[in-house]
Amino acid sequence: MRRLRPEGVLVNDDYHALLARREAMRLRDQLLAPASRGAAAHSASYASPGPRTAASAPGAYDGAADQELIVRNLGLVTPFDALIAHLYDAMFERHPYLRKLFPESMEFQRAHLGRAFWYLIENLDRPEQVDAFCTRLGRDHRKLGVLPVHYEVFKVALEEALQRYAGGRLGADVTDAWLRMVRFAAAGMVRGANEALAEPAYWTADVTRHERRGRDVAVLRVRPSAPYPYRPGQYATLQSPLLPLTWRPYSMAGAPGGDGELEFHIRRTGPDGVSDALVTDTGVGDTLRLGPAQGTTTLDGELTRDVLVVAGGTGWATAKALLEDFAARRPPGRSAHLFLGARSADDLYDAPALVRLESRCPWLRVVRVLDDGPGGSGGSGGSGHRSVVDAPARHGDFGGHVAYVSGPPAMVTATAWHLSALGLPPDLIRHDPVPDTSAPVHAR
Ligand SMILES: NC(=O)C1=CN([C@@H]2O[C@H](COP(=O)(O)OP(=O)(O)OC[C@H]3O[C@@H](n4cnc5c(N)ncnc54)[C@H](O)[C@@H]3O)[C@@H](O)[C@H]2O)C=CC1
Repeated sequence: MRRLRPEGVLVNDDYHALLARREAMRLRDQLLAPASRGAAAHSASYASPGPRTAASAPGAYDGAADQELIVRNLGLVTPFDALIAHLYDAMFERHPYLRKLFPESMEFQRAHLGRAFWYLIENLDRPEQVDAFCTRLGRDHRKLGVLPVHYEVFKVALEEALQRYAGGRLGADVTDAWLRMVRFAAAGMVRGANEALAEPAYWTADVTRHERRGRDVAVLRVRPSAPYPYRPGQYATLQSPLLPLTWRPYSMAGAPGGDGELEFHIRRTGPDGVSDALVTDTGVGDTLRLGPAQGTTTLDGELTRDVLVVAGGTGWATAKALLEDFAARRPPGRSAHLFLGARSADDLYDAPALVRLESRCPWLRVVRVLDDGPGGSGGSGGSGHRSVVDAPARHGDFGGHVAYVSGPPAMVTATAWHLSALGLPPDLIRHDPVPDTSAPVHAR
């Protein structure tokens, strides 16, 4: 690696971070001591690792009531950009050392938090679902060095931001609903973190292969320092030492193999991001960090149907994992269809692997859809309608299939729409959450 920056100094050498850690342990001990539960009842739900407290149990939380209050007053706090800017300002004013736990640019973090707020608000009437989401998030946040005390800090900062931003216009009942929502989410996150204590907060992984495939794409293989459990179709966040504190998600391209190595497909979408560092400035022997596997877009429980996979660009990574898994566990008689979209034939960057899969899987039908092919969406005179998103409609009847979609967010959304129009029910159209902004999920 060439542009290496020191990274240990960011947290380990920070005296205040050390103090915060000790403070967190003190707070945690205090919260876990039975005598203090009453006194700290309102924070207890952040830290309690064992059985759920009444405050944190999904069944005990009237999320629908809070949802109604929050939604009715959303106009006062949306768009969230200003609220979130105030929130981080308030947090860093009170606790300057926390700034060092975040990357230099807060842009991605702010967008991420905005999406999290939207998710919570939209799903608050289904506390079980929110709780499951938050426990997964809490497990993942261990890699960032997030401690239980930080959730309390976050809640205080949110309260201050709501006050600064919406001030007198926001009733106390609405502010309380926001705080209850965040407290409920934090309780799930702390539980998720505690339940994951037996696994590493993150894995280190040595790059064993780095192949440039065309101008912007690289295929990487990495060997994690400890066994890395995942299910095909899941993704992991990666961190390059060139950009400490910045993590970006990529799918594991392939089912877990005997050698324990993982494959990632990375497209560089612009300068200076994680993808740029991984494509341009990373080589064999470099060490990356890997967050725990995430995502629920897997084949589990879906082996009773034929499978339809629609993938675009490096979304092929997810498709490859799902199809390898299907090949390994396919019940007799079941088949799969893959529609793979690319800008041009040169952008089919993993063509030999696809040909190998095709030749050993007679039950797999593959349709390649090129933007610059005949009638393609990018071809001369292309009107945008002959692309991978509506290719299934042109190739048969996929009723009764379970569909998996991966690729650029706009492609995923459009494909899901076309599949619905073909009559596939929503629960049989599977994909990772698509951000409601123009920022890609697997961003720079
Ligand atoms: N690297 C990874 O492991 C994974 C990446 N992804 C996502 O896949 C995307 C891949 O991007 P690229 O390889 O650059 O894809 P790309 O820009 O090369 O496009 C690939 C295909 O998607 C179609 N497409 C692109 N934009 C579209 C739109 N607005 N509407 C309809 N169809 C559209 C194109 O026609 C093409 O067939 C990224 O956004 C990434 O977030 C998804 C899963 C895994």
